Amino acid sequence: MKKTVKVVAAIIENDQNEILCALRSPEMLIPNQWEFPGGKVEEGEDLKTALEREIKEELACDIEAQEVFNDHTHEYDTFIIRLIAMRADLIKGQPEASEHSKLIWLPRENLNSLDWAPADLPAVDQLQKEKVEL
Ligand SMILES: Nc1nc2c([nH]c(=O)n2[C@H]2C[C@H](O)[C@@H](COP(=O)(O)OP(=O)(O)OP(=O)(O)O)O2)c(=O)[nH]1
Repeated sequence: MKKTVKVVAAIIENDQNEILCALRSPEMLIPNQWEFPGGKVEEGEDLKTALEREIKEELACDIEAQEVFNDHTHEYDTFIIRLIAMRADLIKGQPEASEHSKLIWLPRENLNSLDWAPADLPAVDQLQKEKVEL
């Protein structure tokens, strides 16, 4: 039976209504594909704590996790992922890539120009359909 992993990922928006996108490095699982930064929820950990911890570890900045934006389960060849995308506000510092190959801020209408990890596509679609509040 395939293992299911529970992963939280951050939808972080800047003042120009751009969304933070992260490119997985060649060394990571699901290499060279774009994702929303985050990682696995540990046993007994709540979603908000997990996301704030992962972003601090990976991007060396502080966020405050907000509500769940999209919750989607996707079956890869070797495992099943439950990807929970949460909105998050940057509260201290600026994201800096350490494990990722690249970080970029993209307007939501351009999000589909990237090669996303398949599990992320529903969240990407939902973001593209969303109206920007100016
Ligand atoms: N973080 C994140 N992972 C994603 C996304 N989409 C997607 O399929 N994944 C997959 C890739 C990985 O197999 C898994 C999360 O792994 P990870 O490497 O980011 O998590 P982690 O830091 O907790 O991993 P680890 O070093 O403890 O193994 O979920 C996404 O948008 N964000």
